[in-house]
Amino acid sequence: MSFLSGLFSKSDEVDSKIVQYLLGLQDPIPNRHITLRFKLVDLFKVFLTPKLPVDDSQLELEHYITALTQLPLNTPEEKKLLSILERLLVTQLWSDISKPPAMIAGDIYRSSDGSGYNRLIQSLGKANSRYSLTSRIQYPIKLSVLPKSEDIFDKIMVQGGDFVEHPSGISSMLFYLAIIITHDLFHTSFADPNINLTSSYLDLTPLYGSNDQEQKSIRTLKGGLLKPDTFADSRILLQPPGVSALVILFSRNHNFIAQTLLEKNELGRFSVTNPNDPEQLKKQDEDLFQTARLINCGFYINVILHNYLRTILGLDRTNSKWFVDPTVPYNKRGQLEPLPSGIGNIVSLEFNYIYRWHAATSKDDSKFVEDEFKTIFGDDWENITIDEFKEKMGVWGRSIPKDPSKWKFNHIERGSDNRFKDTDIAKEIINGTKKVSGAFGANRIPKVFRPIELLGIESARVLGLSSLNDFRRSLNLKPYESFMEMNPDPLIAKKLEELYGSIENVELYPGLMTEKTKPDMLGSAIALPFTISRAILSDAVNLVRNDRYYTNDFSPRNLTTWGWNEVQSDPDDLASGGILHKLILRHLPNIYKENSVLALYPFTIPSQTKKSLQGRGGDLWKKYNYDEPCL
Ligand code: HEM
Ligand SMILES: [Ca+2]
Repeated sequence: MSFLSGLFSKSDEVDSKIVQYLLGLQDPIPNRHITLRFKLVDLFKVFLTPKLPVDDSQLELEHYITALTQLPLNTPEEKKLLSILERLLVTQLWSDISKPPAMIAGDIYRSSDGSGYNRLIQSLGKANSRYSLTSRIQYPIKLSVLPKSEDIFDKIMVQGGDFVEHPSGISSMLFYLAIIITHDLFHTSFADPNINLTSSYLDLTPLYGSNDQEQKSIRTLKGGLLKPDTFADSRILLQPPGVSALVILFSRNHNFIAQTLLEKNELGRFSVTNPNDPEQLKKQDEDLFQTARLINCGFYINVILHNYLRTILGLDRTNSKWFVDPTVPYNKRGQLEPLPSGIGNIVSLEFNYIYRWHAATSKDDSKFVEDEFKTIFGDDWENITIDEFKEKMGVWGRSIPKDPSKWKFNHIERGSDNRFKDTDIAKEIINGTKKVSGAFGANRIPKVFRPIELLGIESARVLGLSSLNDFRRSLNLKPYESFMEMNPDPLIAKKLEELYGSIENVELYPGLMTEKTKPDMLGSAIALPFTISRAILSDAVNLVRNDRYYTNDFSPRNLTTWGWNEVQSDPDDLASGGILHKLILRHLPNIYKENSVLALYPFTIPSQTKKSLQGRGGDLWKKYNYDEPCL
């Protein structure tokens, strides 16, 4: 009943002529009904600037209904007015309740493959279905004049000269999380590049798998637990070791959650009456596993909102407690349409390219990848063809153990309990926090990525992706009119012009990687290329808001009260609301000091964190320990 709020306030002087105009009536109410006229005037004002929430103790609904019964009905205009007021009342009452219902009792668990995340279209965004497309083609690329992919990479994409450090001291750890996010959202099928083998949701599929079989391979099927230090997506093993270490923190966190859920057993939710009944134990395992997954995903999404996005925007340099919260319910409010939530998602091919951030790879990690590629692809890895690349990736995939609890990375051994040593995992996380990432922009991608980038450029052509400018149009961004506008570095602009001839012919992916980058400033501390920077914010808001498990179904009822409280962010704590330190300190005990910046702000290198905290004024920065933990 939002529009009723303030309906009878006496204080506002409103021009009744506006109302008459709106109604299309000359004189809606004769002068003798002056009181009622002012009520109507208030009504329309409230439609434009309603006050929420409605204070129903003021009995406004009842007064409104009374007003309707008292309305004179002598003229056709008065009758029309009644029908409008009645319509407003019914419309508001009808739209107070969401349709279709946003929540269904008992339907609270995530499926293994992302099906059922949208209840009406069960398959929306599930694993093993088609990508969507974001960008409408308005100015088709002239294919016949496109440069060779090798020329594009070698002239404007490959790192030239020295490694350039990221201007705002973003650590490699931020990109380890980004790699988990991108593996959560994208897994293009080698057989058909239109198909995405993972779910289009931030549901921790790198840990939990993308189908029943993968999920089963990581579960003990007892007490909701995962096999020790195990995750499902073998592609993570190809990444720098800090990525596996970070996924393992989430794996450990799952088991901690499942054990605590059983200990607390809120409302007897996980009880069994007969511990010898296999059916009851199976149900208990399933309930514990699924509830633990919901809570673990709650940690993950809050790491994304409170560590990742805050660092990307540079908010940790300020004392502001503000963060972007895409989960807020926005109901219809006057002229403001409701903003739906929990409606499901399908990631697009364009966003797959938006997220290829190979330029950010640190110097050490490039070296790691180089050694790895030599092992997988042979000494001539730099000149490998696309077909050889796919074939050797296939061979590598078949060479790793079927049981993911036997996987190893960076030659780190498992102990007799099959867990990795805390110090081995901590070492990778600490290294990731110390290593500064690479700066974005033209000529910044390490050469080791050459085969992957060529594959990317050529796949995009086969898939018929739009130009950079058409993608910008689709995001309501002004298309570039010249190469100098796209990248004001005259050398890069010249090379782009030599390659593409016309600005409208610049392909999406090479364009995204070579356009100008945003300055390091509040709002863009990650200093991404312009179009990517804008696109990922829209993407983040969509991914979180469209997932019903992070919006309509994110509640203490589904996560348990303990689980719900556990994932909350506290903006007044030492991490300024960050969450990731909870995982680091809990699952790597006795290694970090409680006030270590390496735990509290792992997404910037320690020297940058110190600068940011000093910049916030006062003695705040003195509360922290800046030393590298001893192992
Ligand atoms: C640092 C080490 C990295 C390595 C070794 C690596 C390796 C690879 C490989 C081999 C592919 C090709 C897979 C294919 O086409 O099927 C790929 C694609 C991709 N990479 Fe990376 N990458 C790294 C870093 C990153 C980073 C930091 C990001 C972004 C945060 C990223 C995002 C992507 C995306 C979105 C794809 C496309 C995935 C798909 O379509 O399945 N990568 N990467
Ligand atoms: Ca997913």
